[in-house]
Order: sequence, then structure tokens, then C-alpha cells
Amino acid sequence: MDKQRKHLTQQIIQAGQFLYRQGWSPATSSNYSTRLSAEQALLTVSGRHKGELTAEDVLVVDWQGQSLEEGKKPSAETLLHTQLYQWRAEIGAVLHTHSNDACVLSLLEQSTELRLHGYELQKAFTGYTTHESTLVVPIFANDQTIPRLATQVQQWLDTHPDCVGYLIRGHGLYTWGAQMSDALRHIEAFEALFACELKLRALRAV
Ligand SMILES: CSCCC(=O)C(=O)COP(=O)(O)O
Ligand SMILES: [Zn+2]
Repeated sequence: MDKQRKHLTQQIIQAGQFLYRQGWSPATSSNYSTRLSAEQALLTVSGRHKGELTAEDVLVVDWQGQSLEEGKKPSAETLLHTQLYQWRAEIGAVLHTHSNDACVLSLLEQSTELRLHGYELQKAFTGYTTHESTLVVPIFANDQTIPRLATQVQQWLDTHPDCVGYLIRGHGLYTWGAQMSDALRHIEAFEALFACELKLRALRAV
């Protein structure tokens, strides 16, 4: 295994350990990837426990979502990763998680967008410099047909160049960054903001 692949594989393994420990990737859910080259990504094998990943649980895919390694089945949601690498050349890592808060909030919010405003933590997102901005997180209907879901996502991305993440209703979160550390920071910030939103909504309901 070359040095670059080894390094990026370690990043995926460590991300899985962290995200599982946080409770954001339970029960074999979630998938993670890093850009390997201009035309390929390293991605988690489908169905693996994300807190116990080894180097064998990662494979190379092309932008069509095809496995380039015999005997390894890529994540069921591969196209949701590869479309992001094609959308923006600066994206170096994509993370998809299944936290309880992301699921509950996406089910509670009845519109097709979650609007985050007034939080200092919005500045944790690349490109956001003030709490006075509004961070719009689209919520797509869950769909077992991933190419169809990817088409919905693509329509949003094409018209929202500043998008930093999205929710799939009752399913989970996708976010990304220039490097794995950026994508992890985005996950942490989203999770903190989701927790705040849930608390606010609960308090307002009484
Ligand atoms: C057990 S969760 C259902 C599948 C899913 O949503 C997920 O994130 C994991 O799928 P993968 O094929 O990447 O393991
Ligand atoms: Zn999922």
C-alpha cells in the first residue's frame, strides 16, 4: 500500500472510532470517504461496523461509484460521496453519520430546510464568518434508490454553491471539507447546533 493511501486510510479508521464513540455512527450505519486523486476516492466497504474499521474495510471507487477492488462492495451510498468530489475539486473528505439528533430534528422539521441563525458556532463552517448569517441545511426525503436521491441533491448543489451539508429525513447527515479534519469539525458543529435546536424547540413547546 502506498504512503498516501495508508495515511488516508488511517484517517478514515480514526474518524470511524471517533464518530462511533460519539454515538453518531451506530449499528454499522454511516460511510466515510477521502479523495485519493482527481478521479478516485477511498471509501468504506458496505455494512462494516464503523467503530472497528481496519484497512481491509476501505476500497477505491471511481466517480461512477464502481469498485476498483475485486471482492469489495462499496457503500450503498457511494454516489452521494462521488457526486460531491465531482461538484467541488477542493473537497477532500466526505462524512455521513446517523446521529439520533440529526434523525429526530429532520423528522420534526416539517419544511424542506433547516435554517440555523444566530449561533456563534456557525463560524466553525468553512466560509461562514458571523452569527448573523443564515446556514440553510436542506432536508431531502429518504429514498432507497440512491441514484434518484443523488439527482435531488445535485439540483440543490447546482443552485447553492455555499452548501456545507444536508440532511436526509429520518436518516442522517452528509457534510464534507477540504480535509478530514474540516469534515470532522463540520460534523461536531452540526451536532452541537442540532442539539441546541432540539432544546429550543422543546422549551418553546411548553
Ligand atoms: C444500517 S444503516 C442502513 C444503511 C445506511 O444508511 C448507511 O449509512 C450504511 O450503509 P453502508 O452500505 O455504507 O454500510
Ligand atoms: Zn446512511
